[in-house]
Amino acid sequence: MEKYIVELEHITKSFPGVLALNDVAFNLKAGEVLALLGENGAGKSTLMKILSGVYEKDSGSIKIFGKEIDDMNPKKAQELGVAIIHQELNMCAHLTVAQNIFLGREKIHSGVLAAKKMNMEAKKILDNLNINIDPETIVGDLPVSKQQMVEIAKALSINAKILIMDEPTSALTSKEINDLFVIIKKLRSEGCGIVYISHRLEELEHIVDRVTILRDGEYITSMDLQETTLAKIISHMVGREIKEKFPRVDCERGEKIFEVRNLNAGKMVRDINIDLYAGEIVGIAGLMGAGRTETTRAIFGIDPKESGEIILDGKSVKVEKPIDAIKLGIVLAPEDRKKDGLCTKLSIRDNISLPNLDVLCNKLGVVNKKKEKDMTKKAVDDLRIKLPNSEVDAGSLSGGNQQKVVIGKWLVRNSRVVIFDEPTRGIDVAAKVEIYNLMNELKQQGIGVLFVSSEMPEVLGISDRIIVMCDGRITGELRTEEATQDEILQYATSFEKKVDNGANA
Ligand SMILES: Nc1ncnc2c1ncn2[C@@H]1O[C@H](COP(=O)(O)OP(=O)(O)OP(=O)(O)O)[C@@H](O)[C@H]1O
Repeated sequence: MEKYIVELEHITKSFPGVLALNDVAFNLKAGEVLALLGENGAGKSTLMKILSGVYEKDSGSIKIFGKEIDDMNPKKAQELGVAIIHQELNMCAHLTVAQNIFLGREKIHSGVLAAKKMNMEAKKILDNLNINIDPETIVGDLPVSKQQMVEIAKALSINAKILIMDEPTSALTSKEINDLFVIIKKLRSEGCGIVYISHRLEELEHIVDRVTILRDGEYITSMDLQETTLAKIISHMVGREIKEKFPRVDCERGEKIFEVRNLNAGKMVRDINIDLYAGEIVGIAGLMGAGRTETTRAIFGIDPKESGEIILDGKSVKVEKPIDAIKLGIVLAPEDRKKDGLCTKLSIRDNISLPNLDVLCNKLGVVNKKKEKDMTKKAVDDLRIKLPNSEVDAGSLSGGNQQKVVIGKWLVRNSRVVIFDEPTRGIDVAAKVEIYNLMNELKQQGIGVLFVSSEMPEVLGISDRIIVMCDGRITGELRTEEATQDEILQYATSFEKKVDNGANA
């Protein structure tokens, strides 16, 4: 019989109005990488939070290394060797790497902090993982990818034998993903059991041994990756087959809607020129740090522009603040939903109505409740946002459903140009298709769609034209039918301006 290091049985957990997990079973072996899969809101994070003591189960049993644990809490989980790296990183940005690694377990010598000792030990752990980070660096100064590595080091410093990673690659570049995979393989060979949660199904074949699938809070199945196919996995996750991963609609290219002329804003937005026509989707590709997000922020008026012009429907317009952009119908769904896209402590209704108060209020500034209710319902229905009711805090939704709220609030107003920055980050395979369909609908309605994405298949699958950025500049522009991944990558790593003349014809 297989020896499991984790055995969860009959786990049930509800939140007000939601049965998040219903009689779920789960197990994990030593030395395996198990992918925990399911659509947004399926219950993956909740199950792993129960295993790591963050949430208390309503009922069911937890066995770790064969021993039943009834009163699991984060401290106990840590003592048992369970470590979790959450979807949204939980580091103290103002502390150093070593201080974060030893947070709550500081080494003390003669009543004072043994900083030197902690730095040395942190260095040893980082070296052991081939992670090149100085333990005295302030965590907030590190890029997200490196912070992720520090989280792993922290997990290992407690001798984790059961390591849970919730969407670890969503903010990493492909090189960093490879580095992470090397670390995961090393941990696996040392006997660590790893639970890997990801919506990037193409990653599975590189590191995963087995998959467990949840749907709507229920256990569906577990199988060895070797014995199944991606199509089967998706149909178990979604409950149906997904025919087209990148649905495309063909539209005639219409009038020029939007122009960005010679835009400069800080170091990462240099001389940007973009044309956007009705009936097309323009993708902005590039590596992490190429200046794509900064460009969208400058266009939307979050960051000040040094020079340049924005032209909407042939007229030069002033966008100095986001409210100017919103009033003109130029809207942005930002990359970091928790920080910039949502008020997590406000209800979904509030989040949707906040940027639309100009439409919802009468002359006296009083919100028309019926209009507000209809608007919320439309956003929830159009995007199939999974929620108990629209009065719950936006922060209580699963990651993917939060992302849908961010997008939904813009789609209920008459926008002229919609800019999406990494719209499908953390979004499940079926919801991705819904978002692509939405972009296609906007395209058919003659609305300009600009979208930044680090996922090459998505850029190639959905855009009509691709702009490539590198080091704050546009280095290439391609028609999608002629573009290849290699070509995009070449532009993404080149510092010379090369524009395909045919693209703007
Ligand atoms: N703290 C909470 N309060 C209320 N409801 C919650 C809370 N945490 C999770 N839920 C609900 O429980 C359900 C399962 O959410 P969970 O985050 O576990 O899903 P998930 O499978 O991890 O999704 P995703 O892939 O989008 O991260 C969802 O309906 C979610 O809204």
